[in-house]
Amino acid sequence: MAVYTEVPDDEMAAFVARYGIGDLLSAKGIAEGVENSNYLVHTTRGFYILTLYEKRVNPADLPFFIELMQHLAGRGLNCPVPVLDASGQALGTLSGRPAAIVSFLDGLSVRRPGAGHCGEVGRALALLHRAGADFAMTRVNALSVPGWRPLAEQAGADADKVSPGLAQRVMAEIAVHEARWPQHLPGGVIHADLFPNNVFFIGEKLSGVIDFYFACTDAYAYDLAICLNSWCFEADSSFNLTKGQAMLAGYESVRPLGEAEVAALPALCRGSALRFLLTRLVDWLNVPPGALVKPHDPLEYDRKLAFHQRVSDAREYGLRR
Ligand SMILES: Nc1ncnc2c1ncn2[C@@H]1O[C@H](COP(=O)(O)OP(=O)(O)O)[C@@H](O)[C@H]1O
Ligand SMILES: N[C@@H](CCOP(=O)(O)O)C(=O)O
Repeated sequence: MAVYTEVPDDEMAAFVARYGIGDLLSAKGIAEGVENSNYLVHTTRGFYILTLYEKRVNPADLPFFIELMQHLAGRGLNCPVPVLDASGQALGTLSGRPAAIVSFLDGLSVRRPGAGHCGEVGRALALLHRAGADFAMTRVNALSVPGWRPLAEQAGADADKVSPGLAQRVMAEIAVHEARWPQHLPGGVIHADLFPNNVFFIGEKLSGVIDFYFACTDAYAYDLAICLNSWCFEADSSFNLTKGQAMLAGYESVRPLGEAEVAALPALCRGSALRFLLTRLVDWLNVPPGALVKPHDPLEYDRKLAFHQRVSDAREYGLRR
C-alpha cells in the first residue's frame, strides 16, 4: 500500500471541505501505487481520489500535471479531472505536503493483459499523444538518459546485493545509451508510465487512464517502448509477439510510426527497461521506515533488458513491415 503520509481525520475533513464536494464520510488509504500517498475519499456527493505528492514529485511540476489532466479531459480523454476549490485552485497543502483531489474513474486494471488489451492500450496511447499535441506547457523528462547515472550512483555497490554484477551491468548499459540515444524523434506530451495498473477497463474496453505524475515532453516512440515493456512480456520474462503486434497495430491505427521511430524502437525499448530497472533498484534499496509500500522487483526489468539487448529490428517486437 502506498501511504507515506498518514493524515489525521480532522485535517482530512478540513481539506475536503475547501473543495465544495460535500461532507467527508470516509477516507481510505489505497492499496496500490508506489509513488504518492493516495486516499479513496467518499463524501456525501460521491467518490474522489485525494493524492499527497511525495518524494519523486517536484512541487514545481505540479501545475504541469494538473493542467495536463484538464487539457486531456477537455479533448475527450477519460482521465482524472482535478477538483477546484472556491478560489479556482486545484493544489493545496495537507499534512505538510502538496495535495489535490481528482475525479474517481470507474473500471478495473488488468493483472494479466491479453492481446486485446494491448491493442486497446496502443490505440489509447496514440490518442493521448494526439490529444496532448496542442498542450502549451512543457516538462523535461527528468528520468531520461541524463537522470540514469545519478540513480545508478545512488544505488552504488548495493546493487550487487540485489543481483551479483548488477552495479557493473547497469553502468555499462548507461554508457551505451549516453553514447547513442536516439535524437530528434517526433515528440510532445507523453504519459511515461502507462503500465497496466494505470489503465482501466470495463469488460474488454479501455475505459480510462490515470497517474500522470511522470508525464513529460519526450519522444512519442519512447512512450510506446514503455508500453511494450510493461504490457507485452509474460511472467517468465519472454516477449509475447502477438501482444506486441496488437499494441503496435493499435498505436498505428491512429498514429503511424515514421521511419526514424521504427529504426529507434529497439534502443528506446532497451533504454526504457533500464529506466525502470534503475528507479525500482533505488526504491528497493531505500524503503522509508514505516511506509506502507511494496516496492516493485527491479530484476524483472533486468531480464527484460537482457531481451532487448539481443533485438536489432522493430519487427522483433511485432511491427509488420
Ligand atoms: N482517478 C482515479 N480513479 C480511480 N482510482 C484511482 C484514481 N487514481 C488512483 N486510483 C487508484 O489508486 C491507485 C494508485 O494510484 P497511482 O496514481 O497509480 O499511484 P502512484 O502514483 O502512487 O503510483 C491506482 O492503482 C488506482 O487503484
Ligand atoms: N510503474 C513504475 C512505478 C511507478 O508506479 P505507479 O504505481 O505510479 O505506476 C514501475 O512499475 O516501476
